[in-house]
Amino acid sequence: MTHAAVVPVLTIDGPSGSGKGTVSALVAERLGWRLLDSGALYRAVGYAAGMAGLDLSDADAMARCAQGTKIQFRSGEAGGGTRVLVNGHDATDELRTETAGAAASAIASMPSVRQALVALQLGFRRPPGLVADGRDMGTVIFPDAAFKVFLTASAAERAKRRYKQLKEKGLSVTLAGLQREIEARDSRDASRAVAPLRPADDAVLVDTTGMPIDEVVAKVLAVVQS
Ligand SMILES: Nc1ncnc2c1ncn2[C@@H]1O[C@H](COP(=O)(O)OP(=O)(O)OP(=O)(O)O)[C@@H](O)[C@H]1O
Ligand SMILES: Nc1ccn([C@H]2C[C@H](O)[C@@H](COP(=O)(O)O)O2)c(=O)n1
Repeated sequence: MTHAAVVPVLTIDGPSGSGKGTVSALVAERLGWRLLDSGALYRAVGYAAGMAGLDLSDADAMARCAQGTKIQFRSGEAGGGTRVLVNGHDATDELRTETAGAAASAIASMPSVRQALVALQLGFRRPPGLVADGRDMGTVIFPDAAFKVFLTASAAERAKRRYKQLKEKGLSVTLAGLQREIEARDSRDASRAVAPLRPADDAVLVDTTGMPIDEVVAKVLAVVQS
């Protein structure tokens, strides 16, 4: 058994807006474990490709971009939160837009892009433990994880959450438009041939519709502590 294999992993997968990022960060903090935001990797590659003027539908170019993009997570910054540096540039805010999410979803359907990011993701598995947030954490990247959770919520609820989040940032969005984008991304992520969005057979399903964040966090911690 390798050293990495004995480091415990909690995978938290689910569709966009189900609360994976929020819950993963809180649970990682409570456990004192490391955090992998795998969606940020796909977003970063899409962003780097856009900055380089590459064609996002060119799978070879996207794979080369995934291999060549330097992605760094920097935590402990003033104001809290983790900053994401893409090729040395702080792209945190640009990465969180719906456009970046859609670009990430599109290139994430390319097997060569996914393959290029595997080693990077496995490298996050270091003591004392890892909370891994994404779409395929429990099914493909860490199939041997000791703890697996799949978060869901209705598309209407997820659109409301995103609407509130973006309105608070002063962005001009509509609830109906956001729900359409969320449903389109769900459908693309769940229907792709490689590593589709789906719960691992051994994942605990948590429907967070109408459930406050602290309750979701308590349920996820209970999975680890049980
Ligand atoms: N249980 C909840 N109740 C209410 N709001 C929530 C809940 N969980 C998350 N939120 C809010 O919903 C928004 C989206 O959450 P978050 O970014 O964690 O989702 P996500 O699954 O990581 O989405 P994505 O895959 O698009 O990154 C945030 O504003 C967050 O505060
Ligand atoms: N493990 C992952 C993580 C993310 N993706 C793709 C699909 C998502 O729509 C997109 C953005 O992810 P988010 O930041 O919203 O979690 O990236 C994936 O295919 N596999």
